[in-house]
Amino acid sequence: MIPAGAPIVTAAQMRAAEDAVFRTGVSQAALMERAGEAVAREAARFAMGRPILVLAGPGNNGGDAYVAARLLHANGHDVALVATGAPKPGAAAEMHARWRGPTSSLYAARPRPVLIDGLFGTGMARPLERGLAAVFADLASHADFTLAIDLPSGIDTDSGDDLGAPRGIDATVALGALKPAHLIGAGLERSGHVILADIGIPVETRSRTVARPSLATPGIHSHKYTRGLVAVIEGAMPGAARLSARAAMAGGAGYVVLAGGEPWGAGPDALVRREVGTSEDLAEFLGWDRIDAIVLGPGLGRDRRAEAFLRTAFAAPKPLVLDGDALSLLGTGAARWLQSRTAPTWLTPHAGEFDRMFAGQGSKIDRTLAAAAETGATILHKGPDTVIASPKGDVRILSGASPWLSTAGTGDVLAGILGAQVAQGGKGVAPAEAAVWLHARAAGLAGAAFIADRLIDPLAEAITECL
Ligand SMILES: NC(=O)C1=CN([C@@H]2O[C@H](COP(=O)(O)OP(=O)(O)OC[C@H]3O[C@@H](n4cnc5c(N)ncnc54)[C@H](O)[C@@H]3O)[C@@H](O)[C@H]2O)[C@@H](O)CC1
Ligand SMILES: Nc1ncnc2c1ncn2[C@@H]1O[C@H](COP(=O)(O)OP(=O)(O)O)[C@@H](O)[C@H]1O
Ligand SMILES: [K+]
Repeated sequence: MIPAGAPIVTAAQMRAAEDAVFRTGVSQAALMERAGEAVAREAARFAMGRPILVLAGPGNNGGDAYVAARLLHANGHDVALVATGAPKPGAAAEMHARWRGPTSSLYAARPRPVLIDGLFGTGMARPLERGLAAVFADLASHADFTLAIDLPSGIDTDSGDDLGAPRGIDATVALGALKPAHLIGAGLERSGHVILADIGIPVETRSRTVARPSLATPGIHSHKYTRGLVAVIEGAMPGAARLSARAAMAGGAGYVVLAGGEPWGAGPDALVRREVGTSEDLAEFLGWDRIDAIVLGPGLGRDRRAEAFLRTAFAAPKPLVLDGDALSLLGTGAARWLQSRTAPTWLTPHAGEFDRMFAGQGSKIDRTLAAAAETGATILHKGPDTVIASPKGDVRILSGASPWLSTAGTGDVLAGILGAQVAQGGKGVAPAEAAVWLHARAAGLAGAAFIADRLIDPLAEAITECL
């Protein structure tokens, strides 16, 4: 479980936020005391009287560990402490001096049922040294419960990359704010259950975890054309577009048209069908002024007709959601294609599609932000750690949705829900955030081993939770 709607900061942003607090006259030792207190509180809750081993590194993360050890000991817990070396001068050394119990060296450490990891936090600058990683992994594998301070030691704060962190960390106390390490890459799995501890550090950031959206009940004068009209374009694999269309209907649109080859094909009777054979037909249909959003790409195919459809949709001055084959057709030329757009565009690539479209260095967040800036589109970079980024630099992350979503067609459902949210007039990250939340919630409600079609019915309950 990851806190919803919570700010996410990089290591540098966290340092800046701490510095701002120091300028108000709060000392580093006072902040460390608050951090250690939060850790001790959580550790006591999980330890339930079992013996505790605290690992303290050389920096401030170690400083927090000394505070936690002192407070746990004072509250009657059986605490042993292991340090990797002398703490750096300042608050960490001060907290070490205030720890009255014995300090053992890492290589003499014996496993205990509860392990607290205070080796490294946001100051992790390079991979864990191999011997240290091995001892840490051994201690973690023998503990019944492992709690990391701030973030698991051996995870890069800003990218979530694995720098030697062990598996099996059960919980992490995130100090002050979430860091990318809790949400993306290897860090998502390695952090375990994330507990956000408020230690009184105000943070400024445009990045947050996805929150439950606030949706509106239709107004008394609403009618089908005022609640968003979505046009979903069918292609070579009609099932995919049908999934998107059904998801758009259940995702809150007032009217959904499936435009394609089969005017009387299968699907709910409430789904309106329109025969569209050529790109000229499509251009004529998309000229309909009632259309509020277009969804193109699920099952589109990649032939010349698909490309002609893509060009036609691009030319329509309507909000556009592009998924699947449309993204493959854009390929590395996405930014060039998108220059011609006059209305907003949302792209929903999975990792494979994203990597084919965009080069770029850095974390999943950095790359998604860069792609949004380059294309002018809002990007939903899907996966177990879905990162949404807008050209303005807003970021929303939803991590830890049901892994049962890893089945064909669930992305088509997401594209349809997004189409419905866009058609209702949302801009930038807002409709994307709502769509990703509803999709993940529907997956949670669908339970285990569902097929993509089964995500559609629970959308009504998910929406009800947002009213
Ligand atoms: N700055 C503050 O006032 C506060 C910081 N807090 C804690 O401080 C942490 C950050 O502290 P620091 O900036 O001291 O950083 P860390 O404690 O994460 O580690 C920094 C030290 O480890 C060394 N180091 C980095 N990677 C290494 C590696 N792989 N192998 C060996 N040595 C390595 C660095 O050179 C540095 O000496 C946070 O994560 C949090 O736990 C909290 O106490 C709250 C207040
Ligand atoms: N392991 C996972 N945990 C959580 N969500 C996942 C996982 N794997 C996939 N998803 C989600 O499922 C959807 C899959 O989309 P996509 O790969 O486009 O599938 P398709 O093209 O078959 O519809 C995305 O929303 C993605 O975020
Ligand atoms: K740590």
